Amino acid sequence: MTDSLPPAIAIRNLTKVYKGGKRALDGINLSIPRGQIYGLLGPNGAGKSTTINILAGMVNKTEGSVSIWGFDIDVNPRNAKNSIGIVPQEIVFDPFFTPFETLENQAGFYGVPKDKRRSMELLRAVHLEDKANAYARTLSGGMKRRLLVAKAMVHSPPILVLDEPTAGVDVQLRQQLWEYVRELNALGVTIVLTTHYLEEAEQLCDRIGIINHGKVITDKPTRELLAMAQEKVVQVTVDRDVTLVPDAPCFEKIELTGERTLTITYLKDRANAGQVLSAVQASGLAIVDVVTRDPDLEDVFLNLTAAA
Ligand SMILES: Nc1ncnc2c1ncn2[C@@H]1O[C@H](COP(=O)(O)OP(=O)(O)OP(=O)(O)O)[C@@H](O)[C@H]1O
Repeated sequence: MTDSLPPAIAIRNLTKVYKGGKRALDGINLSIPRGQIYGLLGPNGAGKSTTINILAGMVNKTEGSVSIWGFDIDVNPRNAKNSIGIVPQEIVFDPFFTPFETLENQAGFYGVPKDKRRSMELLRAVHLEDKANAYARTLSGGMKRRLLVAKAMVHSPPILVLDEPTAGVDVQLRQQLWEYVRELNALGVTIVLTTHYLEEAEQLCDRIGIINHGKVITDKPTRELLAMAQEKVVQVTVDRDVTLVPDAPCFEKIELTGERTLTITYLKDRANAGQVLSAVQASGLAIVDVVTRDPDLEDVFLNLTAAA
């Protein structure tokens, strides 16, 4: 259906060299599909904020091209800007405006006519309607962050970008924020987010790009990325204290993690849980309990970023 349309965001050969010579982005290529929740991940200093700040028009690129909703940021900067809402990492507000005024001012800045503004609706969506007329400086950190999300949506952009939106926000508010992000996505808004919470990215994102040292090291649907994880772990409780840790060719690693508990790692393309358990039994131990753990995004992330 959307195949003939350009991607929500197309980044080609994007390079950023800061003054002083730091090469923060080194020729990245990314195509972020319309309608998805896309996670941009990477260790500290990888270049995530630089990428987002270029999308936001806050940092100038050195080389390469960027299109937002089909608009090249050099050729059509105004349309590109109108197609995207950005929630920055830093919380910056004029503390003397109320949340309602903050949204009205932002709508004015984007030229949204008075009868098309939806400041109260947005405040309701981020659970801040009772703070509509409080001073922004009296809001808690989590409330300010939610106000930033509402502020990014005043011009109803088809793409919402959130840079570390849940840093410093407690679990309950994080869940509320993600709920709102999911609602927006269900209404057709393409979401791009960076986060350090890999578990959240795993649950929330349809697709994940990982950057490291200014280069894209992977860009895949989340389920494909998870399938890349080779290591599986099985924890076996046996019927007596282990004096000699068994060994077998199908074990990648075996550790004694309790007097009667063995934690065994195996590679899923070389062995299966049945072989691992048989090898334990063959060593003369009887198994009384088994717990398996599936690899998660954290395993994949650590493997990929450690290699670079
Ligand atoms: N204004 C700047 N001037 C010089 N170097 C910069 C500037 N901003 C960022 N850098 C450097 O560019 C690199 C990429 O930084 P960036 O903030 O994009 O990383 P990040 O992936 O967002 O990291 P984090 O997860 O810590 O926010 C880092 O080495 C950083 O020190």
